[in-house]
Amino acid sequence: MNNVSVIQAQNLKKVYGHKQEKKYMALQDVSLEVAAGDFVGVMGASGSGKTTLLNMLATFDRPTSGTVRIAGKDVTALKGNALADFRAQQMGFIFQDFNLLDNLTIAQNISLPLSLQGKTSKIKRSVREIAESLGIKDLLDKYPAQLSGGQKQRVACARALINKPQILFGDEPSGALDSKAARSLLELLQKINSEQKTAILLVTHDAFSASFCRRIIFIKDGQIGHELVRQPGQSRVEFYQLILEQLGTFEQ
Ligand SMILES: Nc1ncnc2c1ncn2[C@@H]1O[C@H](COP(=O)(O)OP(=O)(O)OP(=O)(O)O)[C@@H](O)[C@H]1O
Repeated sequence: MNNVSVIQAQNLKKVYGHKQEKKYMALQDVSLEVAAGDFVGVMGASGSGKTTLLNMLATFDRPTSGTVRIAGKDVTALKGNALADFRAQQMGFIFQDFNLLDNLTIAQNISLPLSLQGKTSKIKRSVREIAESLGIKDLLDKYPAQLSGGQKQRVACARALINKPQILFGDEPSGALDSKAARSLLELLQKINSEQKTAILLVTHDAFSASFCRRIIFIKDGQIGHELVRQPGQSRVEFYQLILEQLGTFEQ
């Protein structure tokens, strides 16, 4: 990991509710930095603002005020094609429900970001490389309906990583998986993070998933509360225990 920030968010505020509607402040003055190559978890009770924060950082929604820089670029100032291009080149996304397209093959699903950008000459080689490194080479000619949940999420990871993004965002990516497939996905994310140096930001309410991260940010009522950092030499299980303790004190 180096010291360059892949995410710099400053004074983010998000107020929901249009003109006549009741206003709700889901984020109040949140600032955070994620260093290149870091692996960060965002935790908090239901309704605390985790998804709202992710949506601001991942450019799915705009903050009411404040700025978000991704790889040094102020994404709150980007719009239309410029935003779509920047997102396609610098960011990857994985979601709880995989978001694969059912009528495309696995190879076509994985290559979608390249096809949309017109990078057709790179497709075959890039798909083969990423499928090999994620252990899904034998699935390329199948369709999503023929895959298990764990396999689908690996395919979603391959699609998210095909452009070699600086940051991978995950919103409860193991939420729909059984415990074995969840562990396998989290081990894969850890491998991607350590070998490819892709920064990962994971929103989760689950301490097991969070224990694979290096650093956990806890949100409460739209504000950042405590942070936990896994110390060198600390085992994942020890870190898991600490997260559980923190959740206990935090939710009282
Ligand atoms: N589009 C919206 N309009 C109005 N209020 C919203 C909207 N989206 C979220 N909220 C409110 O903002 C608060 C934060 O929601 P958010 O989805 O970010 O929480 P969360 O921590 O991700 O919760 P969960 O773990 O249940 O998914 C909640 O009180 C929610 O009801």
